[in-house]
Amino acid sequence: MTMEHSPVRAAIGDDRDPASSAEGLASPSGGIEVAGLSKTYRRVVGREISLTAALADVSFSVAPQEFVSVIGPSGCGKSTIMKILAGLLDPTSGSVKVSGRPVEGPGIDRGCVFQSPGLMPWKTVVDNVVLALEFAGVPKRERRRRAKEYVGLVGLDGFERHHPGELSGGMQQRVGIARALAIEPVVLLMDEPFGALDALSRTRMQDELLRIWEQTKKTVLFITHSIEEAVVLSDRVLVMGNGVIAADVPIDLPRPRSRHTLLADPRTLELMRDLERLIGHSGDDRESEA
Ligand SMILES: Nc1ncnc2c1ncn2[C@@H]1O[C@H](COP(=O)(O)OP(=O)(O)OP(=O)(O)O)[C@@H](O)[C@H]1O
Repeated sequence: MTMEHSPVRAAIGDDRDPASSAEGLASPSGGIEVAGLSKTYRRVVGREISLTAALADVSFSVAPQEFVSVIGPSGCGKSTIMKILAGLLDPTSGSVKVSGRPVEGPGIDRGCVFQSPGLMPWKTVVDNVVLALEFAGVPKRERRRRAKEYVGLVGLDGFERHHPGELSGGMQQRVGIARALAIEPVVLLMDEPFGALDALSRTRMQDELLRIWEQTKKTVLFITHSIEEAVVLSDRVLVMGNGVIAADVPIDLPRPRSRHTLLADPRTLELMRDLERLIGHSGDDRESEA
């Protein structure tokens, strides 16, 4: 890994960081601010209009380099927040800012990782990442080198020329993470990235993400249905229910972390029990997978 393109350097705001513009400097690079956010979906069904209030006056902030998870029952509005932050969906009211700038559409200051990595099956691992760099406007001469660097960071050295169909689900998700990191965003938005993985791959990926986060120190907003996953990974957990934030729980566990050590710590179990209780009281009786 070259110093010139080290992810660590990118995370602290180097000259390629789009949030380092004069306007961006007004607020710390990578901070997220969500204020009074509401979203009502409107669907026309025949002659009827159906309205679903997915978010109702949601406010929270995420500090630069903080890892915050959002947990809550199915349908409580988690993905809606993520889509608005990614610039893929307009809110009904309220504001979202990243690095002090209003989100007005997708941008290379935010890297997104979803449950399905959506890789191009006919392209190799490296070429999938190169494609994202091309869309992000990275100069051609730099794309391949940077793609290889991030494929290495997620532990896929030696698999650069494989096609997605030749990889396990966990390895494909690593490519998705490499692709999001390679554009060197200040913020990572992760919507149930490990939701489709088997239990063993999921726990491995949690350890990998802990390692990658320690190395890159991105601001991360992470959606999960798993209480254990939220506690192991996060600095703070937001508990959602019925379109509102019902609780904001600091995770006071030491870093650097490993799952193995954390799960032997009584404080981890205490936090998991607290979250379970809070989710139970979060005002939504729809079934939770947590
Ligand atoms: N495009 C849409 N049109 C109409 N209603 C929608 C749309 N997208 C989501 N909704 C509704 O908005 C509410 C919140 O959905 P959202 O996907 O944000 O929840 P979620 O907490 O992410 O759920 P899950 O955990 O199951 O992914 C749900 O009632 C859902 O049915």
